[in-house]
Amino acid sequence: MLRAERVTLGYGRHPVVHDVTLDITEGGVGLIGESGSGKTTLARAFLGLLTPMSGNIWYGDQTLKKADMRKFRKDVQPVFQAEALDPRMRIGTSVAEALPRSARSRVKELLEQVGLDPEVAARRPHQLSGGQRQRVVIARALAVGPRLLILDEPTSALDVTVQARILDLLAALETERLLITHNLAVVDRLCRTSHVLFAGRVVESGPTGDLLAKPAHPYTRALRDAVPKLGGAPPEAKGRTEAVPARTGCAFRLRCPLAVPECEQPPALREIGGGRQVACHRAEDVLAK
Ligand SMILES: Nc1ncnc2c1ncn2[C@@H]1O[C@H](COP(=O)(O)OP(=O)(O)OP(=O)(O)O)[C@@H](O)[C@H]1O
Repeated sequence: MLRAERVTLGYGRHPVVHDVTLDITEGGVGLIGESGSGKTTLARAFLGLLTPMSGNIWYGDQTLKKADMRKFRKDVQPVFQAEALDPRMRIGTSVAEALPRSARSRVKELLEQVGLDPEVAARRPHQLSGGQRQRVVIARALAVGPRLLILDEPTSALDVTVQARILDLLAALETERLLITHNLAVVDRLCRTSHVLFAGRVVESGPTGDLLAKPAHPYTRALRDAVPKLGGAPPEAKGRTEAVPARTGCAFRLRCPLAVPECEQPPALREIGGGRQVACHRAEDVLAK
């Protein structure tokens, strides 16, 4: 339904996302990457909130520039962080506001759909737990019956058990999703396909399970290996984790334990079979490890 085609995005004249091509396919799509890698910027472009410096966002067979934005806003809804709820507004009013005028009686039904007792409608956000507030935000996004939800770190502010219940709720929805996170367990649960961003470029894409089980890019591997395991030794930081992205060649090379002189040339994103793509000269060596 949505596709970024060779999209470069930035603020002012400064590009922060470079030449990204990415389809929102069925079964959930994850965008993974560290802080500042450009995930939110890309999500804003998919929501039509940021115009590409070059390239296009396609909505069906039309670019967003030419699309019927009323229809688009009904089809594609963001799920913001729970902090975005108006603190003065009662929950019921907040959800009703997101519904079309003719459907305002559906507040109770929507609250139930996201697993909330309709009685919370009378409360204000501070009288709810973090998990309940996140459910309200999801109810608001579902109000117009969207086909796609764009979720930016929907569970990062929640503790693990509450997080798991919100993930269950999202997994049970029929709505498609683009999910932005630095949490690999979240994409593993909710996204059939994932894209790893580093310094504003896609460095690896593919089926989430395969990509996490056998990363082909050293950055994906570093992300995966940085997840602490219960009862295991604390993860070791490999390479120079503090180094800023290189401005020439492969952006990851200053942090990469496998970097060779060839990495001074920028690697192209290439197919490696199994629906996977990677931008790394050493991908075969990474896979062989
Ligand atoms: N409004 C803005 N004006 C100027 N630069 C911005 C703006 N918003 C983001 N940036 C810059 O764009 C780059 C990408 O930011 P973005 O928020 O997309 O990253 P992110 O991967 O979503 O990070 P995080 O996980 O911390 O939210 C960063 O270098 C950031 O400083």
